[in-house]
Amino acid sequence: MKILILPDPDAAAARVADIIARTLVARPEAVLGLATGGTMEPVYARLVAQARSGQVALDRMTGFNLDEYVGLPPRHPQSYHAFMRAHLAAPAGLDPARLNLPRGDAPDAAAEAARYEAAIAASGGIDLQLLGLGANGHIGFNEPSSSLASPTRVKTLNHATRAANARFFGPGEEVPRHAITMGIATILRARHALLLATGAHKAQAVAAMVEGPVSARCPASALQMHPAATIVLDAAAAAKLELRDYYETVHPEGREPCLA
Ligand SMILES: N[C@@H]1[C@@H](O)[C@H](O)[C@@H](COP(=O)(O)O)O[C@@H]1O
Repeated sequence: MKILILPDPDAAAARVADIIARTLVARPEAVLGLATGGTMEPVYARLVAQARSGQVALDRMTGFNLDEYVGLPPRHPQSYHAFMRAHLAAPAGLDPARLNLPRGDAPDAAAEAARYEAAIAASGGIDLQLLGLGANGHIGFNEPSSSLASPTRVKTLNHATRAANARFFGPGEEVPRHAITMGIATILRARHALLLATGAHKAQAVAAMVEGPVSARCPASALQMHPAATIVLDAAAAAKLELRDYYETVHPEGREPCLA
C-alpha cells in the first residue's frame, strides 16, 4: 500500500483528482471504477475543472460505479445515478451512458448484480478503482462481515451506514435497506485501487484498514492484499496511524510516482 498523507481535505482531493487525470492522459479510454459520497464531491469538481480547461478528456473513458441503492430508480434524487449525473456527467458535458451503475429498480436485484459483474468483465476490467471509506470500514457497500471473496451482489446495509447516509435524504424519507454493490473480489481485480478518506471520523477505520489484520470486520483491510493500492488521506484521517512517520518518510508531503 502507498499511504499518501496531505495536510487537508482539499489537498487530498486534489491529489486524487490528479492521479485520475494522469491515468486518463495515459489512457483516455481507461475503465474507471467510480465512487459516490461526500468525500468524492471535491474530487469530481476538480476533475470537471481539469476537463473544462482541456487538461484531461473524459469523453472516451468508461465508468462503473461501485454501488446503487436497491429500490431507487435512476431518476430518484438520492440515487447514485443522480449523484453521478449531478457531479460528473452534467458539469463535464458527458454522455451519462458512459457511466454505468447497477439499476436499483431492476425487478430481480440478484440478477442485476450478476449482469453488472459480467459487464465489468466484458469491458476488459477496471483500470483504476476509486474508493471512499465508510466510518465502519466498508468499501462500496461491503459492510463488516462481507466475504473478502465476494462478487457484485445485494447487501443489507447496517444501521450505522443508513444513519450516516440519512443526511442526503429528506426529513421522513427512508434510507433504503439494501444495495447492489461490487464485491471485495470485484474491487481487488481492479488494476489499481485508489482510496480517499478525510476527516477525524474516518481515523479509526483508516487505522484498521492500513494497520489492522486483514479481516471481514474491516472490509477495507482487504486492500492490504491488493498489489497496487494507493491510500490518500488528510492529516485528520491519518491521525491514528502508528506508522505515520514511516509513511511520511517514504512519501514526503504525500508525493508518489506516477500510477499510469
Ligand atoms: N456507498 C458509499 C461508499 O462508497 C462511501 O465510501 C461511503 C462514505 O461516504 P462519505 O464520503 O460521504 O463519507 O458512503 C457510502 O456508504
